[in-house]
Parts: sequence; structure tokens; C-alpha cells
Amino acid sequence: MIEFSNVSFGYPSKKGLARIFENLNFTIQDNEFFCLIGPSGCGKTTLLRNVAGFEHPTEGVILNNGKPIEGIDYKRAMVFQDDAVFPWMTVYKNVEYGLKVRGVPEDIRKEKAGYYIRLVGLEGYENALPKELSGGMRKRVDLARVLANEPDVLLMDEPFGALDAMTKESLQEKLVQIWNESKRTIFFITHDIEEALFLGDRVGLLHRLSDGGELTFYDIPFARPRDIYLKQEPEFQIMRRDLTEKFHKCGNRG
Ligand SMILES: Nc1ncnc2c1ncn2[C@@H]1O[C@H](COP(=O)(O)OP(=O)(O)OP(=O)(O)O)[C@@H](O)[C@H]1O
Repeated sequence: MIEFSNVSFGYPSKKGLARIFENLNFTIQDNEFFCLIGPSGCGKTTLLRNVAGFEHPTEGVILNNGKPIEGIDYKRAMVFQDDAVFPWMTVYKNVEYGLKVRGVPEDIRKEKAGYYIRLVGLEGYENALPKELSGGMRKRVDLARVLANEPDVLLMDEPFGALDAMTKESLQEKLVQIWNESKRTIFFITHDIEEALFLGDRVGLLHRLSDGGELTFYDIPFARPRDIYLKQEPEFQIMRRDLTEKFHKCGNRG
């Protein structure tokens, strides 16, 4: 469980603190798929970086299972828009890398890397180099790389933002399938309301501080397992329209 208690953050600037968000109070439950949306610059990435332990609240505290987050930890893994695979390593070497760094014995590395490569659908590509793969396949390597460390919390910052629409949909489906099979907490940032509604249990809409800085929540009622055809259902479309309206009202100036 991740608890935000009176969390405020500002970046140091010449004029003092450049405040980004203030007094956030909310909880992300264990195994929840939480999606955060909000206008550009409202502080989504900054909030995620605070959970990762790259930044620290200027006031308040973020607790992970009751303990303040004080620094980075492989149990809270980040996935970025640009994949973080090593171009000179094969798929297999990339996926086992984190385990190797932590001194996990070779037989366990082999078993786990093999499992996660299969899970993301890259069986047969173990010896391929990233440059031989498509963007979507590299993203799968990136996912397997992170999952192999078996993090409790996945922190995903627009991970599919740079992919074409078809590849993005297939990865969204893959991610919900993986999440269904081995539940873990996911904190997912996106600009794409449809993506948030398809993936999440709950969506948070963060307003810019200059527009009030509120964080409002919407439960997503769609049953699981979900497949991509959900997006065509009338209930989905209604919720998408409603949330899009709220998104624009909260000062989205692009
Ligand atoms: N390292 C930094 N130092 C100072 N200011 C920063 C730093 N990183 C981000 N900011 C500022 O903090 C604000 C919030 O940035 P952040 O990237 O968290 O927003 P965001 O909601 O993720 O935006 P986007 O949707 O465009 O990615 C912006 O005004 C940005 O310019």
C-alpha cells in the first residue's frame, strides 16, 4: 500500500521553491492498477519520481507498506516512454541483467529470464539484439527486464506513448493480461484517457496548482478480464466522453 500524507513538492529555483503540487492525501492499494492523468506540466512525472525515491516531498511523507520512501529500490521499478534496454546486449542478457547485478545465481536467472521472455511473447528472440527488433518488441524486452526483478510496484511513465496505435493496443492487452496473472501495484501515467480507462481500476485527475491543484478520483467499473473490444462498448464511450470533458475543464491547454 502506498500512502500519500500531506505531500507537497517544489523544485528549488532562484525565486525560492517552484511549487508543483500541494497537500496530496490518498492511498494506492496493494495490487491496484492506478492511472494518473492531467494536463501537461501538472506534475505527474514529478509525483511518480517521488514514489520511485528519485525526489523527496518538500512536505509530508509517502509511505510504502507503512515505511517512508527514502530512496530508490528495485522493488519499485520504473518504466519510461523510451525503453531502457542496453543496445549491445541480447534480449536474454537484457532481461537477466538486473538479476545478475543483484548476484542471483545463474540457474535462477535462466529460469526467471526465460519465464518473463515467454510472458511478454518474445520466445525465440532470446539471442536477438535490440536493433533487430521493432519498437513494440523492444518495449516488451523493457517490460520483461523490469518484471524479471519481480518488483512489488511498477511505476510507468507513459510507457506506450511513443508507439503506433496498433502496437500500443497490443501492449495494453499484454499488460492487463500480465497484471491479471500476477497482480502487483501499478502506478501508470498517461495522456491517453482511453488507455487509462482500459487499464485501470481507478483514474486520478491531477489539476495544475495554478488551477487549484486538486486530485480527483474516478473508479473504473468495467469487469475483468478486459479485452480491446471493451473500448467499443457504449458504457466505455460514455465514461471516456465524461472524463475527457473533465480533463479539458481542469485547464488542459495541451
Ligand atoms: N528537474 C526539474 N527542475 C525544475 N523544474 C522541473 C524539473 N522537472 C520538472 N520541472 C517542472 O515541474 C513541472 C511539472 O513537470 P512534470 O514533468 O512533473 O509534469 P507532467 O505532468 O509529467 O508533464 P507532461 O504531461 O508534459 O509530461 C513543470 O513545470 C516542469 O517544468
